[in-house]
Amino acid sequence: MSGPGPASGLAPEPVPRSCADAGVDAGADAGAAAGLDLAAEHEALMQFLYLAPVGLVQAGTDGAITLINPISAQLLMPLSRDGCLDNLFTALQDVAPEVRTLCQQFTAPRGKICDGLHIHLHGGGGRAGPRILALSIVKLDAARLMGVLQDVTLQVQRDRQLRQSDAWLNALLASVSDYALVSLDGAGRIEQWNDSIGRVTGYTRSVVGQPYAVFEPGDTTTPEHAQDLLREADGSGWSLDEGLRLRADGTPFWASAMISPLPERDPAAPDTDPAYCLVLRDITDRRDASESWRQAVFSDHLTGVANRRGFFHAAELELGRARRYPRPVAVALFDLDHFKLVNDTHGHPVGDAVLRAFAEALRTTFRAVDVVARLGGEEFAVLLPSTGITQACAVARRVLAAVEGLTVRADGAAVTFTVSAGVVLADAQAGNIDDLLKRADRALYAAKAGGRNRVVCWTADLPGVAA
Ligand SMILES: Nc1nc2c(ncn2[C@@H]2O[C@H](COP(=O)(O)OP(=O)(O)OP(=O)(O)O)[C@@H](O)[C@H]2O)c(=O)[nH]1
Repeated sequence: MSGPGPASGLAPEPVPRSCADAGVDAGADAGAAAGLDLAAEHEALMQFLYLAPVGLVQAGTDGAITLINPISAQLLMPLSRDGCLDNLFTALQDVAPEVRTLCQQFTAPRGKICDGLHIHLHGGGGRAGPRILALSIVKLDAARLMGVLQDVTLQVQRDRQLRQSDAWLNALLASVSDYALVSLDGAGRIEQWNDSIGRVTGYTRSVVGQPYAVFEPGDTTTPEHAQDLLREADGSGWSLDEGLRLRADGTPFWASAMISPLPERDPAAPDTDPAYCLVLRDITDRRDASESWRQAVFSDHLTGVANRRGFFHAAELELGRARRYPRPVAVALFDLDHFKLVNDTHGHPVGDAVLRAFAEALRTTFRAVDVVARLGGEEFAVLLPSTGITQACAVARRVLAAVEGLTVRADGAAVTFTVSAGVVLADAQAGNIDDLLKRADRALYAAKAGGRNRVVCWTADLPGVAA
């Protein structure tokens, strides 16, 4: 910190008289000690002013500079006409003449005269130098002003860019009609509400804080699957999921959901800071157009459940995920008992009606997230994501119980039937769908051999099991 004058001749300000005189009435020793304390304090203050990361300038009420630190000198010097920096008002007269007036009109004994007044330097600072300064002035007492100066060129530019981005985003949110743009926190919870969410999903602000799976019908997903899509987005930059979604009023729509990770995350708030952007798009129209193709490729023409191709496709996807993010995946294989007898007794059309009734029993017993498929003939398979063996066997038993209470009426016949099932859990030795189906087939064989109408879980010691 230096006193006024040409930049080369800046001198430290002497200790203020009031401070130097402070010990006059006390004893000589006490006076000397107080003087030393004050000198040390003054020195510390000078150090602070010298090192302060902002420009500090002290001036009289007429603008005469009494103290100035190096940053202030650096910021104000380019404004000086004659290379002297002895008066704040004179230095600023070309770029901010109002500063003199503001100070002169401030009649209170002390207080804030201006706060962050932006001073535009009309290119006076050169290409690399500051172009916008922020000036705050405080009146310390009847004789002194203290000014704080900062180069805010970059900050102002960034603020403007932020405002432009905000305006752009708001325009987008206000105009898109079939997209919902949703920001998610690190745990996948909806982080903010906006108009596009309201328009596409009908949800109000009450949706904030809920998992993004709130848009999905309850049994069409699992918490693990929802987390998978976040992890996939982290790993590859985005993840895409197509499926049924529900509006707040319960009406369904077909949606594509793209999740992208946001580049800047606050490591101190990994769960609550915005971490992902979810673009939820209503593609019901497009889905309707592609539905017949999808049906032809992936659905069984007789029962409407997935066909063998659809099952293998879904299974490879799910097993691939389970390898990357370990969690249980089970497969249940069902085969109607003595089905040949049904055909032989009642005819093929009645057999078809039994197959359709069984497919319906599977569909209503399993969750929507499970993949029910007819692999061929009277053999059906179900893939159960995020499901352990005990749970899978329990659901398979529920299917058998449902079938036992079922009578299929067709062509004047009333048919009852039973089913056998083999259930298996994916593990390191059977991590692909072919191996899993082989094991499930062994278990199913054991169920048939054991008397039919039963569920057998695969174990390594099943008869005829070659590991
Ligand atoms: N109605 C009808 N029958 C079919 C269809 N596909 C296969 N089948 C019949 O399913 C029967 C399968 O008989 P099998 O393999 O002997 O088995 P099963 O009689 O159920 O005896 P187990 O499995 O040992 O209990 C055959 O009669 C096939 O013709 C189909 O799409 N419709």
